[in-house]
Order: sequence, then C-alpha cells, then structure tokens
Amino acid sequence: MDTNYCNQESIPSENVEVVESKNHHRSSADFHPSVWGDFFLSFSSQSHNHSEISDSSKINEEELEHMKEKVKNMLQEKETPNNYSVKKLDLIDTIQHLGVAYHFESEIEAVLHNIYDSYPEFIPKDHEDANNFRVVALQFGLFRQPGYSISSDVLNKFKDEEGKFSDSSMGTNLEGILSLYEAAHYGVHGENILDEALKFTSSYLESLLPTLNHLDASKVNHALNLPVQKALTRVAARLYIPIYEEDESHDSILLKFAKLDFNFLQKLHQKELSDITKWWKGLNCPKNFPFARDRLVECYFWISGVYFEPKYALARKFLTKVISITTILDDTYDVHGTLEELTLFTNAIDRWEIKEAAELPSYMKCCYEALLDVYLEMEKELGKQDESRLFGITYAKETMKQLVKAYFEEAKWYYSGYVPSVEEYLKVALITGAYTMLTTNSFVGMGEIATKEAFEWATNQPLLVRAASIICRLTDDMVGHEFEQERGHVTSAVECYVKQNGTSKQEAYAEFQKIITNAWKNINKECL
Ligand SMILES: CC(C)=CCC/C(C)=C/COP(=O)(O)OP(=O)(O)O
Repeated sequence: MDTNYCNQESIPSENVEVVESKNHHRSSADFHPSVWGDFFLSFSSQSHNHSEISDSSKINEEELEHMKEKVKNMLQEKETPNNYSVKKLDLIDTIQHLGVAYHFESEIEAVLHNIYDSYPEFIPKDHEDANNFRVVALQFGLFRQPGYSISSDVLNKFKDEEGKFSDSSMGTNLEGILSLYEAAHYGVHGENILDEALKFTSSYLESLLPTLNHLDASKVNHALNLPVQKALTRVAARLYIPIYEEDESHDSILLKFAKLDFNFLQKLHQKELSDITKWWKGLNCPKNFPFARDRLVECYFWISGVYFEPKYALARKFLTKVISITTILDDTYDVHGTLEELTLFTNAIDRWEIKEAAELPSYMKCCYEALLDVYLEMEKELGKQDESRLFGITYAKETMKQLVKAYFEEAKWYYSGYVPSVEEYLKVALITGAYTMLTTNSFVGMGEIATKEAFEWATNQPLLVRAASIICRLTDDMVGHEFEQERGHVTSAVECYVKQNGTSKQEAYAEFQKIITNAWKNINKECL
C-alpha cells in the first residue's frame, strides 16, 4: 500500500482563501499535538503475526502455555458437591478480575452451565451461613454477565425485617457486599431490588473504607472505580494484579499466569501500535490536517477496549484506522470545512470512487484517499484470507456514508445557527456518536463469528446499539459541550435541552444521567 499519498506539499493557500471568502471564517479548535511523538515506533517488529514474535518472547509464550494448562485444570477439577459452587465461582471471579478469562471461555461456560442445571437447588439453604450471601450474590452476577436469565428474587432474603438492604442484613461480609455490588450492575427495567442493592452497596462500601486494612481498601476502591461490567479489561487487570498479589491467599500459578499474559499482550499491542503508527505517519497529520486531533494512540486504546485478544489483531488494526480517520472527518465537519467544501466531500464519500478526489480541496483529497485506501487495504486482506468475508465491507462502507451524512446535517445546523429540539438533535447525533458505524466496522475483521445476520442486526438500529449510542452521545456532550461552544460547534444535547425546557445545565446533566442509567438497563436486557 502506498502510505505516502498525503506527503505532498502543504495545502496551496490560494485554494483555501477562495473558499473562505465564499463561506465563513474557519473556526479553530487549537487541539494540542500528539503527546506520543514517535514513541511507539521503537516497538517495531518485522511482523505482528502472533506466532512470529522474537526469541525472548517465545520463552514467555511457552511458559504461558504451560501455566494456561494448569489454570485450565483448576477449572476442570472435579469437586465434592458441597464446595463445588463456592470454589469454582471464586476461581472464575478471580480469573475475570485478572483479565485472563478470554483464555477459558468454554471452560467457564461449562462450569456455569453445570451449576445452572441444578439451579436454584444449588443455592445453599442455610440463611445463617455468612458464605451463603456471598455465594448467592456471586452466582447471580456470574450468571447474569453472559446472559443467563435468572431471577433477582434470590436476593430478597438478604434484606432486613423492614425489607431493606442494611448494615444489619449485610454485616461485615466484605466479599459478599462486593459481589452484590458487582451483581447489581446487571439490572434490567423494573428490577428495583437491584437498584436498591447498587445504591446501598455503593454507599456502604464507601463508608467502610476508613475502617478497612490496606488490602481490603484497595479491593473496595478498585470495585468502586471499575465495576466489572463497565471496566476496560486491560486497565482493570493492570490495576487488579497487584491487589491480588498482596492477598496472601492468592494462587501463585494463577498470579504468575496473569502477569505473563498481561506482559505478553502488552508487547503484542505495542508492536501493533508501532505498525499502525507507520501508516499514520504517512498521513502527516500535523502538516495535512493541522486543524484536526492527532490521536492515533488514543484511538488504538479505544479499540483495545472493543477487543484486545490476539485473534482479533486484523480487526483491531482495521478498526483503529477507521476510527482515526473518523477523528479527522469529525474535525473536518466540526472545525475546518466550509459548507461548500463539506457538500462536495459528503457527495464524494457517498459515491465512494477514487476519481471523486479530483474535485476536492487538497486537504480533503488527502483524507478522502486515505479513507478509501483503508477499506481497499482491508478488502485485499480479506480477499487473501477468505473471499466469502468480503460482504462485510459493503455494510461497513454504508455505515460510514451514513455517518458523514449525519456530520453534514450537524454542520448545516451550525452554519444556520439552528438549535433543534432534543428529539430532533438525537435523531442525528445518535448517528454522529458513531456507534452504528463502529459496531458494524468492528465485525469486518472478526471472521466467521460475524455472520451476515450479525451485520444485518448491527445496521438496523437494534436496541443494544441505540443504548450504547445514547450513553456515548450524552456523556460526550456533557463532558465536551462547554469547550465546543466556546470554539464554535453545533449545539449539543445540553444546549438543546436547556433551550427546550428553560432549565439550567445542571438539570440537563441530571436528566441525562437518568437516561444513561436507563440505557445501561437496556444493554443488560438485550444481553439476557
Ligand atoms: C466514536 C468515534 C468515531 C470516535 C472518534 C473520535 C471522535 C470523533 C470522538 C468524538 O469527538 P467529539 O466530542 O468532537 O464528537 P462530536 O463532534 O460528535 O461531539
């Protein structure tokens, strides 16, 4: 692939001037340059193929396999019926916190399935047993996570005489409270008991903090900051491994495996980022897109939250390129492009043909070529591996076209000074949140698991994607609207809400938080 297509001389200033005088004064966001420089280039490798890493890493890889077998054996170990649940569930919980569950998906599923078969008889009957509470809460959370539909009524018996969760009903069973706290994140609409459990456990854990020893306080802080359901696995693992190490009851094999695996993945990610950085440098952002955010590393980090597993290396590379180019597109529409240029650009993207580039101003031409090239490269890559997977590219391009059309709608609102109602705004802004585009594009490199039905699902606005889009859009607007309005930007949900309802922005934030909480419940519902 030619990565130098953007290494031309800077944009001829006459071109820019002409368009400026026709339309408007270009705004400027003054984004700071990349803080990373060439840092990741030093992790370069000949190949980022998982099986072709260097010798020293090979030793690690062998060790890793050895340890993995041992952990697998622990999961498959037969146990007496009495302690089966507690020990195995604890093990699964720890494996998840250490970020290595992706190695044992089928083994974990087998354990859960086994327990589920005898559920609810499996729940210990003895109400006095302190462990009972812990097991029930842990079991509930672990089942709900992969979508087992079990009733939250099992938690009722842990309320006090007044029908509330309280310190008298919870006592000092810290592990149990932590498990209930984690489990409470999987509530769906109407499950008031989980709302109550989350409210109670969050504030109770907070209040316990000053009384706890260092290890317990670390566990509680970790959970409060990064509940399993919402945490990025790599970040949570990096923070949890030292906590587990400090716990004297830790399993040394599991600990060692988690550390080795973390280091192995980190190396792999560094090498991938090094390769993608070479591509990004070819775009020469500081020169060609001085108005845009130069945020490749941040984009890669975002995508490592989508999938971090070695088997998704190709998908990760493609999606990182897509999201990085999208950042330039977003800033082209929000910051730099004139309405006339954006009209041309939107039409060119809709036609998706390289000859369209000739009609564009130089900076757009460069971005347009890079965009088409990312998809072309992926097409070639897929073609080499398995031509039957090419259909995904068509879906992916369509969602990118929809995204830029929505960017264009926002730009038109901005130039006409229009403040839409919240409802009208969200119709467009849920698309510019980019989650439909990202979800669909994320499937392209995933292999057979991403079936045609999956692409159809993702592109037809399913509740799950809509809910994720709401969370992304409202959170993004609450965080960024003041800076955006200062520099000149389409109104955000906050301004739309304030104008429509005559309220303060704080009231808008409070309302959006409620909507976000509801959106999480929709995500949970869809996962069941
Ligand atoms: C989800 C995607 C595609 C991320 C790429 C990076 C990006 C455009 C983030 C949102 O920035 P922003 O806050 O400027 O977005 P907006 O202009 O929509 O408010």
